[in-house]
Amino acid sequence: MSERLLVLVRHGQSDWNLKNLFTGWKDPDLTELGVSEAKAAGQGLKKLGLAFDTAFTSDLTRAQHTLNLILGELGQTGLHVEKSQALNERDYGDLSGLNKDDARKKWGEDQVHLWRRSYDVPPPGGESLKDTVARALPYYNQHILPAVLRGERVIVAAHGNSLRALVMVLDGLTPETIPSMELATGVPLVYRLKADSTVESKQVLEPAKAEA
Ligand SMILES: O=C(O)[C@@H](CO)OP(=O)(O)O
Repeated sequence: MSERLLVLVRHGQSDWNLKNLFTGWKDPDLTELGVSEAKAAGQGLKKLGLAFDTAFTSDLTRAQHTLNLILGELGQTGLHVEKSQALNERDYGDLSGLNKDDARKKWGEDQVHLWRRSYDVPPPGGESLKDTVARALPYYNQHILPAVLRGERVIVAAHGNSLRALVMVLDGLTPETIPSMELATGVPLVYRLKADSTVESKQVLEPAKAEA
């Protein structure tokens, strides 16, 4: 029987996460901490005895770098990787590059929280989570899910909000419950799916210290 393995992992800490800047489609790389988070994720997956047949990531450096580091830990650097803009972070529009605390001072906590975590309130000039679902979910349904259902062991390295879009569907969250769902950097979510594409099991892989 196929194990129908799907691992979702948010990139490790980026330079702009560290600087507390809205990032969206901007393209900073990982910090040193982000690199060690990604390596620790790979080591955690290896400890579980997992390996992959297919990998997906976004068009952005921080997710691709995270995936490469994970595959390096698994000894799978030659794995074919599908990159798509559909898995990019939500576009933060005019907020991109602004400091999140400065934005709270300017527009207020509540407004900034709505932009960051509500389902359908887009930041000015950018995408809401609903908009992100509208481009990430079709990609999932057309490319990622068929691979999982064919029996390929799949890893997806992407972003806080593009993965929240997928987790919303997998976990059956609603516009009311999604705002409190946060994804930590570099923490793999290990799903096993049923043949009907619903979730059989989900394991959140606790962070382990990276070995040098
Ligand atoms: O800035 C971003 O692109 C994202 C992820 O880091 O931030 P937020 O937590 O506000 O969705």
